[in-house]
Amino acid sequence: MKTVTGFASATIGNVACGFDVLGFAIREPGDEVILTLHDSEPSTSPVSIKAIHGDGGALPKDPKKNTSSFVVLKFLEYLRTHKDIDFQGHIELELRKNLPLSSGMGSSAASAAAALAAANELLGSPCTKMELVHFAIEGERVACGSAHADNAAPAMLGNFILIRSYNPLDLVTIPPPQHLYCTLAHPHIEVRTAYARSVLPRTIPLKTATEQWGNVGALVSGLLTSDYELIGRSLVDVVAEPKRAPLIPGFYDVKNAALEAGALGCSIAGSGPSVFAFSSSKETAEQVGSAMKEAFSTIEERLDADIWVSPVCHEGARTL
Ligand SMILES: Nc1ncnc2c1ncn2[C@@H]1O[C@H](COP(=O)(O)OP(=O)(O)O)[C@@H](O)[C@H]1O
Ligand SMILES: N[C@@H](CCOP(=O)(O)O)C(=O)O
Repeated sequence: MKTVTGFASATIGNVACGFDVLGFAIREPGDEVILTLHDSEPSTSPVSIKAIHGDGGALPKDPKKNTSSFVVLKFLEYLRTHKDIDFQGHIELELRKNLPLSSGMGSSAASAAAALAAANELLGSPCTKMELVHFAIEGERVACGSAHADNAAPAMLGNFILIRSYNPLDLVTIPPPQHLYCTLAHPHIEVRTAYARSVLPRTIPLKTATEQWGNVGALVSGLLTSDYELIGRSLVDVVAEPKRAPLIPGFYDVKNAALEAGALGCSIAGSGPSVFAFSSSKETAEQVGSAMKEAFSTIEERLDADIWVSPVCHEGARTL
């Protein structure tokens, strides 16, 4: 019997203008997945879920429906078809769900990436992280019906990840500027990613697209050259933010509070309801966090919000 624990942290998809093509990882919080390898072959599935902690009973225990176990099944299938490794044992999975569900913090992707880091080590590291990313992305289809990569890829690889192409998958790693800090505010409500995607337009006017890709290009340039002012000017989303802002009570109050407290820029984290801001120092990022929390608490709905301040995580999913 062998046991390995995997960890993967929260990620923020889109980064304002990069809908489905840009995301980054923060250092914490994150999900933990404990895998135990048994020699005996199971009667039904090679992977079973023994326990899930911290989800209030909300997550599926069917191995094909939970992202953490689903991606391990995909990984085992890949080992058989591409590496000539025919796994005969049984993997028991325990999930410590530390990330809030449907939060805009890449919760489903964190479970998947943590499980893959553990499974790979458990079986002697037959795959590279770049191979594992493919399975983590497939896990997102199980979670919300869309295999978007802007959470799964940074959860697995760390840093900022730009998805240049989905087919074939072409990922570009962008290391963060040294003094860049993220403030993440999670108000205590849920917004399902599948729903937040359904409110988006199927087509956008050329003028809107032009504005959006100008900002994506400039944001990437700002990150690569540590041009904090340019990063701030480029955190503009004219595609998803206007449609999703109504799903987050007080979004514009929170955004204005963050900017007034000195943030470089502020937008919706992933599909919301969390809101993120960038700052060029830890001190400012902490002040921004207090301002965002205060703003959520003074709107009509009086929402409580958790705040995290973190640099971008370089490491991605790992074993503990
Ligand atoms: N391990 C998991 N963690 C989070 N959600 C999961 C997991 N496995 C399956 N799901 C399903 O994914 C959906 C939540 O996904 P989504 O709305 O994208 O939330 P998030 O933004 O937190 O990833 C829920 O229907 C949930 O049941
Ligand atoms: N690009 C996706 C990101 C969803 O992130 P999540 O953390 O809310 O799952 C989208 O905008 O739909």
